[in-house]
Amino acid sequence: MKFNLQANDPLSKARAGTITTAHGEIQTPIFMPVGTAGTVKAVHQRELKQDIDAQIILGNTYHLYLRPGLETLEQAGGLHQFIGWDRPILTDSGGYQVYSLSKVRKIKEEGVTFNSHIDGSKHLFTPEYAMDIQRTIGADIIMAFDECTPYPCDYTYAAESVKMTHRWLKRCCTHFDNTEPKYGFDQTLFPIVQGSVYKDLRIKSAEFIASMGREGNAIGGLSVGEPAEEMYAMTEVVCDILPSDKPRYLMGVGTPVNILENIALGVDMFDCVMPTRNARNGMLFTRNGIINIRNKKWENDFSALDAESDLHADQVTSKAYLRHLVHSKEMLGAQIATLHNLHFYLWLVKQAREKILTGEFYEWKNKMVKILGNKL
Ligand SMILES: CO[C@@H]1O[C@H](CNc2nc3cc4c(=O)[nH]c(N)nc4cc3[nH]2)[C@@H](O)[C@H]1O
Repeated sequence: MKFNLQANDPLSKARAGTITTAHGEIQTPIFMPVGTAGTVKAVHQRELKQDIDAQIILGNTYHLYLRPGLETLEQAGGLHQFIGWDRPILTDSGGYQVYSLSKVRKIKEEGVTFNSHIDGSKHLFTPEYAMDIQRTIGADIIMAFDECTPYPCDYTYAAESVKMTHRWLKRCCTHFDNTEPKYGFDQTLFPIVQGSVYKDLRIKSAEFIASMGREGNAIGGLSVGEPAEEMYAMTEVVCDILPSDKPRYLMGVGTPVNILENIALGVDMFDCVMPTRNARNGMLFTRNGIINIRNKKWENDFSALDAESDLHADQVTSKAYLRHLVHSKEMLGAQIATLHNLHFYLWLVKQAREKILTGEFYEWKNKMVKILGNKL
């Protein structure tokens, strides 16, 4: 994997670059639609490529391991082949999902034992096994097996957890570097900075992660319920330590405003379930603010979702029609709302990239941040 920087914003730490992977290029800053179990819910691969120009999507080790399972994925020739997506894929390592999804789990030095949220079966994820699973899935970028510390958590717990995440990281790197890709194309391992909301722990973790010299670095343990100001403070501390010639990926972030503020702090890659999950509930992100399409005020508003958008669905779908679809829990409602939100998120990061290239990002960002949170 290669990363080359094209521009740094003069008034912030925002930067524009290009990541080159075995499955193509990624222009940063970038948003990565979440496709947990091999599908970005309610959106077809063709739409992802042609309608919203998604450059990279996410898959998830925990979900894909449980269903469809490693045997099917291996026989398919990996996740790209299985789902028919020939652009880059990034997979999260499972640590977070075990902590957020499975009821019963035990974290020990060896790894994490958990019961499947699907059928209750018992499993053990170790750092080594998380690498093997991601080799079998075949994502271009894979994540280290870490512990995403819950929020809030006390300093002692966070300090111990960071040390274990660092020990697990060494095991991930050793195992990953001693195994080969399964499908003939290179994969890249990103380590993950932890440290909860404690500045000294974040500094220690960022310095250790940077010392590993990997091709990209991630920031974890955020977007777990902490106030936005805490998120920004930790991101700033970590971005100032992580090497500037490697992509920085802030996991699980966030709202449109979170994304713009973190781009200004030096983050290049984002993923979040909000545009997809909240779409299914009728929450639409737009360039003028947020629409709750279920609100009665849209019942007889026959204006287009967004007449200025280059997304066909935005031009031909009225607010009243989408309200009817979402209100009646019609599948088409989820499809149009999801496509709209993902198109908006990708439009937003593409605008940010263009403004960084022309040196106008800082002013544009401050203007947008005032608008994007408005309730319409
Ligand atoms: C804002 O949306 C809510 O918040 C969640 C996203 N927030 C989030 N923080 C994360 C942290 C980590 C981490 O430290 N390590 C690894 N390996 N993966 C991670 C994945 C993460 N996702 C959504 O699920 C949603 O509930």
